Amino acid sequence: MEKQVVPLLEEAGINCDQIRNKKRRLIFDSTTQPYEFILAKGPDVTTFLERGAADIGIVGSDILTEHQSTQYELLDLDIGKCQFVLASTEAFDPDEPRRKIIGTKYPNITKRYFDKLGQDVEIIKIEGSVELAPLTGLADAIVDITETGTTIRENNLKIYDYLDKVSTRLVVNRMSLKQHPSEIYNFVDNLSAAIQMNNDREIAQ
Ligand SMILES: Nc1ncnc2c1ncn2[C@@H]1O[C@H](COP(=O)(O)OP(=O)(O)OP(=O)(O)O)[C@@H](O)[C@H]1O
Ligand SMILES: O=P(O)(O)OC[C@H]1O[C@H](OP(=O)(O)OP(=O)(O)O)[C@H](O)[C@@H]1O
Repeated sequence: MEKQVVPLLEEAGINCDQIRNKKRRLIFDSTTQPYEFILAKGPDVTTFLERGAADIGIVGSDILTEHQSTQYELLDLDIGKCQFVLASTEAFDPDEPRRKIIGTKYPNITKRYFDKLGQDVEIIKIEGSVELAPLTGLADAIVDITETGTTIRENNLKIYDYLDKVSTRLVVNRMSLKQHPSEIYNFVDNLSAAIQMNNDREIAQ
């Protein structure tokens, strides 16, 4: 996500030289503008915002949905586009009437999905490489995000259902917006114009 967001920030007129040369550093000043940037893990972005340690967050909608975030969403960056799927091996039978075991990084989204289907499932939280779960017998199936489908294909898995679509969003701490409206809206407007230019370029190609 960082690789896709940095060019957009630059297009919006924000100097990202420090981020591009960051090495192991995690926090940066923008030398010419009144911004400070924090590089955090996705699930922590909502925590930084909720606790007021950051004013603005850029994060996947997968994470906002999973954490049932109440942050104020101001922009869809139209990048980081992927989709939740239910996937497993060829042998999986979604209609088999027994309690299934589902592996996922997203236990809440998974529970809500199976609740809607009226199915009680056991959910195992996995931190990454979720595709391993049905291949090793850890789970019957997985709920995970896919973009190109390559990981699913190369691990001989099959998609059984499509859930919500995902993209990168900009969210704002409501208190920060009240305190610094012009700074935040100025940042959002510049980024919004950069996203529009990015989209126009993609259409023209
Ligand atoms: N294959 C993908 N295609 C498109 N977007 C993705 C894909 N994988 C993840 N994302 C989006 O990018 C966000 C961050 O994922 P990213 O891969 O940058 O971090 P990570 O692998 O979860 O953690 P780490 O920072 O340890 O690499 C996800 O929350 C999701 O919104
Ligand atoms: O459809 P594809 O384009 O192949 O992308 C899908 C992969 O990308 C994500 O993993 P990520 O790279 O975030 O690594 P992770 O397994 O550590 O979560 C996701 O969990 C899939 O494994």
